[in-house]
Amino acid sequence: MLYAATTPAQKRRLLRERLAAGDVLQFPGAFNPLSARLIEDKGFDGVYISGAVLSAELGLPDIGLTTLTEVAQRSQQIARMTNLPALVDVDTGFGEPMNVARTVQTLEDAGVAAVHIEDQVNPKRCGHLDGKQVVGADTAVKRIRAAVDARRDPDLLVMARTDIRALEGLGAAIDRARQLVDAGADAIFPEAMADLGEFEAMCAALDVPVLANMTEFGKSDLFTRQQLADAGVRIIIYPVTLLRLAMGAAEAGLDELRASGTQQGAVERMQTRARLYELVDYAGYNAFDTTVFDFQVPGLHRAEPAGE
Ligand SMILES: C[C@](O)(C(=O)O)[C@H](CC(=O)O)C(=O)O
Ligand SMILES: [Mg+2]
Repeated sequence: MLYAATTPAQKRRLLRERLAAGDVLQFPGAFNPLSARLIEDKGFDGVYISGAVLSAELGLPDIGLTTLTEVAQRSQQIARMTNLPALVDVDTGFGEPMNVARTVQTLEDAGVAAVHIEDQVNPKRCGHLDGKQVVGADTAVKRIRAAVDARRDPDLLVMARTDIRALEGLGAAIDRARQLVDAGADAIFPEAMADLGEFEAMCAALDVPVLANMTEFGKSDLFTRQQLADAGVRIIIYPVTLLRLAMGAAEAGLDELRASGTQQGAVERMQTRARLYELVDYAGYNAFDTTVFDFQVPGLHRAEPAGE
């Protein structure tokens, strides 16, 4: 009932333990708290909270317009609904190193397990677009040091993202990643890697977990979990995948409704009422109050409270 039973501290610990064990973790992007429930139900390892998705949901481009307050609120709403660890995209950390420190503490309070902070200049842009710019190593390092020093839970995972590959090549990306690890980063997100060989080289050069961003319509091919695992990658994100799937389905459904005057033909592709109620755990609320769920829904079973 209500929120997930697992505490933020337990989720952070779990993430650390799984990474230490060398597991390869898949984090689809949750576009809302309900989709986080679905990700958990399907057996994934964590949820990703994407800046691109948060902006898009608000009808905005991903150019650093969202605020810390908005990101923290959405992160809390998503993180508390799942037992899985959440990794959140905090872009450039919302300002100077002091702001990065506040960002980390705020996200810690929101209950996330990990944050990633990137080395782009403001205004930032999607890492798979051309025309990006990055800050110098000094500033990038200061951001990570500020983040690491600010966390109060040592298990909060601070991941550094570098966007330098697209500007200066793989060698520069490896150098930058090493500097960020020296500054205290627990993991590295090398953005816009060109191929599997680049992931392999990056993973071989570092002794911290490396993330692969499998965003569609971007600069990296969509490699399988096994291909990335063989290259040494430990966390794979699918940041916008669920939003793109949902919006694709929504658009097709709207076209059909507009053309035929009814949504009847689309009903079989919809999530049923029973499945929705299962995900929001209607039955679980009956343990608290048996009048919450005293109706019949085809395909949904009403759990009788204990003792009846
Ligand atoms: C990972 C990312 O930072 C995000 O906000 O989800 C984006 C994803 C995208 O725009 O496809 C990115 O910069 O890669
Ligand atoms: Mg982003």
